[in-house]
Amino acid sequence: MNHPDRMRAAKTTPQGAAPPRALQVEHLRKSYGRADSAVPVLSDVSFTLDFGETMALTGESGSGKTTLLHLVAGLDRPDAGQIRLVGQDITGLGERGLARLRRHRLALIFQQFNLIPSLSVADNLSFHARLAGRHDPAWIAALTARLGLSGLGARLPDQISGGQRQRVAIGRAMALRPDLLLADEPTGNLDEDTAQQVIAAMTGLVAEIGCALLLVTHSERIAAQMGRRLHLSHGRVGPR
Ligand SMILES: Nc1ncnc2c1ncn2[C@@H]1O[C@H](COP(=O)(O)OP(=O)(O)OP(=O)(O)O)[C@@H](O)[C@H]1O
Repeated sequence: MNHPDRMRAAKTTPQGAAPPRALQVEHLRKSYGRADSAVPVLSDVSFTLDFGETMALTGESGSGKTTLLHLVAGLDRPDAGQIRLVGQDITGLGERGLARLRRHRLALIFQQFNLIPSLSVADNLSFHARLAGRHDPAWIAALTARLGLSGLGARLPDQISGGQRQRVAIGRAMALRPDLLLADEPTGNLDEDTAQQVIAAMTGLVAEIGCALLLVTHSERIAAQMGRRLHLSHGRVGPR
């Protein structure tokens, strides 16, 4: 949903009914392994995220941050609980429904950038939008300029810096104007200054598009720049 669509959706919501949240997670549970030897990772996790909000997901190594992100992205399935994306419960969707959702509503950014090595910067930027049938050349051009990637379009990913690679990944994600952006340690491979530039680019675009951002980080400095924080501890949302 783009910004004007969201405004329309809010206006057409029946009087008195609250417009849907970007993300609503209720009583989520997830264990790994077989029933007799299952290791619980998430015991009872609930939270909401509104459009335009940014949230840091923190917690010790192994506390379940990536697990939670993958559940929200529909890349894995919970044992119990609900995940509503713009009001739609995704936990009951089949593979095709989940793939459609990932293509149209969600965007993911990873620590390892995950660009396609054989494609140019320009083709990487437009790749997901083309797949989704939502290629908008004017928006891609604006993103390219905003992300400081002008003049790099013909290069391959291994011909640009790590910070530039992550900015390509941000552009590729934002080309879709997602409702929810999920980022797993997006600056984990970058030095502090470059990390700051990447975070500034990401949060600027999140504010412009009006989507929600859930960002896994080990960095206190970056967590402090998000509007809210969700700290995972012993399978639950807990105090730091
Ligand atoms: N596919 C899997 N099979 C079995 N156990 C798993 C699987 N994936 C994750 N785990 C376990 O679940 C727990 C949570 O892992 P997860 O990757 O979500 O943690 P994390 O908070 O993201 O950690 P880190 O900060 O180190 O990246 C860990 O104990 C991990 O070993």
